[in-house]
Amino acid sequence: MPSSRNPVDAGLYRGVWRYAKGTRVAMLLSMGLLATSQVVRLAVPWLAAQAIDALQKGGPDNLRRALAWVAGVMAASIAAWMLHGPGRVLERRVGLRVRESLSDELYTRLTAAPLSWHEGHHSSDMQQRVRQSTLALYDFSANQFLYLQCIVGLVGPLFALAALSTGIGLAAFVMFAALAIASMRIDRTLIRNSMEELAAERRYSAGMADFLRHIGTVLSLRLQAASRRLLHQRLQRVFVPLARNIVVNEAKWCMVDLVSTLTTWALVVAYVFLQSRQGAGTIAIGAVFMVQQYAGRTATVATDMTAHLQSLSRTRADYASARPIFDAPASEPVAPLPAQWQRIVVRDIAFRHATAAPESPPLGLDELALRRGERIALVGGSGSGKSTLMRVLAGLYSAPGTVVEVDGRIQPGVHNLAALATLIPQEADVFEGSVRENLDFGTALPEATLAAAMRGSAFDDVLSGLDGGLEFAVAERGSNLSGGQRQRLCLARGALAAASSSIVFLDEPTGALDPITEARIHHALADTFPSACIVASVHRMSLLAHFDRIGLMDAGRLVDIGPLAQLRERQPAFERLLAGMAHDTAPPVGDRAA
Ligand SMILES: Nc1ncnc2c1ncn2[C@@H]1O[C@H](COP(=O)(O)OP(=O)(O)OP(=O)(O)O)[C@@H](O)[C@H]1O
Repeated sequence: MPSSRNPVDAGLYRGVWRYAKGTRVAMLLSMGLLATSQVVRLAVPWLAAQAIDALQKGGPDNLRRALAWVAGVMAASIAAWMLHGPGRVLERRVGLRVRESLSDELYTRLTAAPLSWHEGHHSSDMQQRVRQSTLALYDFSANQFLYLQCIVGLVGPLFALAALSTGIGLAAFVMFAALAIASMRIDRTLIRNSMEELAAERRYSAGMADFLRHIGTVLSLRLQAASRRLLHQRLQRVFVPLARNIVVNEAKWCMVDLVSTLTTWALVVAYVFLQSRQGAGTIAIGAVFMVQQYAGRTATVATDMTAHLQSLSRTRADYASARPIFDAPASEPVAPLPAQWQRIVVRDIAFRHATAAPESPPLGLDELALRRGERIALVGGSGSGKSTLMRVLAGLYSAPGTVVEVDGRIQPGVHNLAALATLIPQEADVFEGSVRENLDFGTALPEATLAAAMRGSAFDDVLSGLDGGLEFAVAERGSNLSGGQRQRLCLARGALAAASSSIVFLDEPTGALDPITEARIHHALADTFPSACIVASVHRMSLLAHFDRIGLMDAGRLVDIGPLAQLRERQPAFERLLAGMAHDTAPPVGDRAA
């Protein structure tokens, strides 16, 4: 799904527009209300100046007039709030919508990216990027009033000053423009440091998330002090750019404050000086008040603007942290294969992990034939390539040179068996939530379907001992279940996911179970998928009796494949492997032994 242009490059406003889809009218309406509110607010110094002038003139008539102008000040303030309040409510709603749709798009892209991409991108780093970018666009979208306030608040007083005196208006424009340009230049340094800080921060948080996620390992290996040391070093790297920014920032604000105060009073003095030079006689206090108010407001807005520009740069950097997610490649679309197949031959697999050491051998497969209803076990030493082969076949890793032949016909453009296959992984990843949620993800599957899947994975035994049954609350990472119970829950979920598959890859999903339960599960799975082809990575010799053929893997290649007895005769390496596994004495179940 990669787009030719990364959405973060299109800028914040385009981003807001894109993700505000469905609330764009509300967005425009809120901007209109907020801008009008600011324009109304601009009239306040002028109305106040009229009141002061009337008071300065004295007399009961002027007092009444002054009171009327004060009422006008109140009316303008109330009207401004009546526009501002609803504008802000709408604006924040739009912000929520923007955050929701950006989060959704980023999650969709993350889950569409291939497994090999995820292996090169730390999950916690990606989480942080999603958080930073979605919060940034939310903040930007929900706080548009700040920018509108700045624009109206800067342009309006400048016009008002120019109406009083063209020279004063021009001078104010030049001085405040110079101030804004100077602070923007300083912002560039600040933003460079911020980017560095953000990257260091993500690394620190990823480390913290890793240690907490694997707290059992930290505690049992007594890694508390060592992990703290590592986190401390990472946090120190956050402080280096941060410390630089603190100094630059303070210097900037000192400059902005002094120059703004100086400019405001220079304009007031210049106005009074010009008026007296032009022989204006008594200078109205109201007019001086107005110059001070408008000049002061311009100074405040110019100062605010530098603050907003600074936070805007940070917002841009945060939003841009989603760049790698938008750049992530999408997995290949699943190419269809005939559902009623009887024999599939896969050949010419050549695959190398993106992060593999150059000297490590690539995974290769000359030919593997699968038959409907057949049980194949893959055996081989640790790291011989069993998981990798199954992942390539299931389409989780891309090997574009692979040829797939179904019932004698080569399938053009098809390089894996994803359309027919489900891989039940090695990792027993359970999610925080009820057992039911872990199985059906809120899709309300019929009880009978759940029961069949639990029977097929021997999880039914576990469930009967859990308080609340299907509603039992599974803790984070399944810490309130044993390793074997977690595996059975994952197997039940896998069985549900594979319900419509005619090829099931089992990547050693029973490794944490005792030999008798493991054998029982393999038997039950065979019953659950009677007409599917099951390919399983197996480490326990007793289990081989359940399989029709055994594939021997070594150094990333399928060395040989055949019935157990034949393989024992042909392959001394297989004999040695069996001898190594000989201490495993579970009795075989079933009668599929070759
Ligand atoms: N994500 C990865 N990136 C780089 N190399 C990998 C990756 N996954 C596996 N490898 C390497 O590929 C080779 C095959 O690994 P694989 O996990 O397929 O072996 P296996 O036979 O399933 O091992 P085990 O029985 O221990 O699970 C090994 O050398 C391994 O180090």
